Amino acid sequence: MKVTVVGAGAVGASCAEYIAIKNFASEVVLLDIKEGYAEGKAMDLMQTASLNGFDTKITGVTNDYSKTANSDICVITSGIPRKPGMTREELIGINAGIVKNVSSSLIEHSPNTIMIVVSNPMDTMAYLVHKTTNLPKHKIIGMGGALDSARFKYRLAEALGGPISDVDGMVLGGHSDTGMIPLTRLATRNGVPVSEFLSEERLNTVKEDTKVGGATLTKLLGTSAWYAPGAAVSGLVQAIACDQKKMFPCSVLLEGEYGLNDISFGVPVILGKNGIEKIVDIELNQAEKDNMVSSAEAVRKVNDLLEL
Ligand SMILES: NC(=O)C1=CN([C@@H]2O[C@H](COP(=O)(O)OP(=O)(O)OC[C@H]3O[C@@H](n4cnc5c(N)ncnc54)[C@H](O)[C@@H]3O)[C@@H](O)[C@H]2O)C=CC1
Ligand SMILES: O=C([O-])CC(=O)C(=O)O
Repeated sequence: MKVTVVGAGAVGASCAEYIAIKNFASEVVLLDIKEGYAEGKAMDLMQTASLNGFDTKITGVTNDYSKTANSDICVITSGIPRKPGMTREELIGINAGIVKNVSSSLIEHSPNTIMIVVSNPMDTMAYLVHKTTNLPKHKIIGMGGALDSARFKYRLAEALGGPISDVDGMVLGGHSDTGMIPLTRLATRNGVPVSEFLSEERLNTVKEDTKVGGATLTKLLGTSAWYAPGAAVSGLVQAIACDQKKMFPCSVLLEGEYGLNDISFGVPVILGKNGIEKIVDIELNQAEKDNMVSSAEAVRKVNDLLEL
């Protein structure tokens, strides 16, 4: 199993580290445009191998796509992150060009790859890859909902005063400060609806804290987060590499599911060796459906800015 991660910055390196620590991939190639940077990150990470007990071979390359040839999975994290006060959508001007070039270079050397898009604004970047490459739709996966759901569970556990392992829940919709839809109605603590434990008001606070999860960290860190994003990507990579058939919310091309068409948007999917093996069309209530529609409208407005 060969995995390429483009962008050896904060998220790319964290993702490579978690993939290696989980020890399921034979090879991870880190690629960056900055001279020597990916080589340095790869060497530093390889020097953790004996300490962390992994056998994954991590190599770094400066913009040499021939070294990424025949990757089973490619992850795109290249591009700029936001600064405090910015939205993810403001990154489109620079990141669209980067994602377009990187995805076509990757496919040139790995025509059968499964691609995971991380760069922001992520739903629009995933849509761009659909529109500008010939990869089939089940092989283009935007990572956002897995991270947002992890943040949702963190906030739920905080409100419940219990361990995160007690909690389950999902966030659908666009990966943006206003577009995320944390499904509080379906969230549970060991199978019991969280509404049995938390007031509507407290659940609303959980919801709002979840939606601004990325912005909150960006304000604290001066740039956006990387540990949970890297871990979330590694979870998707592992589900595909190990054919786990696990369910994650991911941004995928919709063709009628949830009443939406021609948009890459966050919905639950089953991930396995073929990439997206199934889009899970769950029954939502009217308020949730309305939120899906307005979140999708906001993503479409950003998609309209793409020069396709
Ligand atoms: N979808 C999600 O849930 C998340 C998305 N992100 C996004 O991921 C992206 C990366 O974030 P960070 O790693 O924090 O940024 P970073 O600045 O630490 O790393 C980005 C790396 O991309 C490299 N790069 C730029 N242009 C390139 C090109 N053409 N080819 C190869 N490498 C190139 C840069 O040299 C840099 O090392 C941002 O757009 C950020 O908004 C971050 C966290 C979560
Ligand atoms: O907040 C950001 O800009 C980065 C990101 O997508 C996240 O951490 O959710």
